[in-house]
Amino acid sequence: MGEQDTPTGPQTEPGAAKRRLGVMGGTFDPIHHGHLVAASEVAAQFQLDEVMFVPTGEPWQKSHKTVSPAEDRYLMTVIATAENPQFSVSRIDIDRGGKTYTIDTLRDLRSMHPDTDLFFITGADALGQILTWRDAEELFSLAHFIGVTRPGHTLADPGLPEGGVSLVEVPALAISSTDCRARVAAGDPVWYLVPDGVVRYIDKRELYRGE
Ligand SMILES: Nc1ncnc2c1ncn2[C@@H]1O[C@H](COP(=O)(O)OP(=O)(O)OP(=O)(O)O)[C@@H](O)[C@H]1O
Ligand SMILES: O=C(O)c1ccc[n+]([C@@H]2O[C@H](COP(=O)([O-])O)[C@@H](O)[C@H]2O)c1
Repeated sequence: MGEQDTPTGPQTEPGAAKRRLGVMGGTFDPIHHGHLVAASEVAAQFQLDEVMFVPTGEPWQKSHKTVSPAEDRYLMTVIATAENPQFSVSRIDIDRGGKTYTIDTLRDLRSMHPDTDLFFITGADALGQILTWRDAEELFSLAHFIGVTRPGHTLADPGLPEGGVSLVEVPALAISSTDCRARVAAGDPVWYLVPDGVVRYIDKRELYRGE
């Protein structure tokens, strides 16, 4: 368990407002400003105390793609979020091993943070896939889901439980990790699409060059 996975505050006094923890899962290969703006906007709109970024271990629905080593994706996520006191990064999905299922992420976080309300943040594309996730029907009993707008995708919640999902408009950034990887491979800049430290990390580790 990483240092940042320790419980984030004292137990809630009876009658006191519960802590509100946002959870943003992703492959983050690499993390980009679309992720960061979405998390920041949801934190403000939902009065979250913290947003925890949770890089996937093995993203099973991306098994047909080449995914960078988990440690590289984790470190880029740490670099990108380090300056924001409201943001943290968890290793739980990486350290659990095996394929990553959000049902496990949320069960683990609920037991680590019992007096906390969980808000799972997803882009419109991921929200549209949620019924294909493992134990999809149980997910909504563990966290409130927040679907955010993303250019090129329609934000909707058909088939999802009433009251289980909020749909939120966030500033539109037409950035994807796929496009960032393709730009690096082509020798094009990714400055200002990803945080500066992530540009330097990609360069230092020579990520995406051969793709
Ligand atoms: N530009 C964006 N605006 C809003 N949400 C986003 C944006 N990019 C990613 N997300 C959301 O962030 C979460 C993690 O995304 P992920 O790490 O897969 O990035 P990605 O850009 O979609 O990657 P890839 O292009 O490799 O599929 C998902 O819920 C996704 O919908
Ligand atoms: O639980 C599942 O079966 C499941 C299937 C696909 C994706 N997810 C989660 O959705 C989040 C975004 O995933 P991705 O692959 O779009 O980066 C991340 O937290 C994944 O673990 C979860």
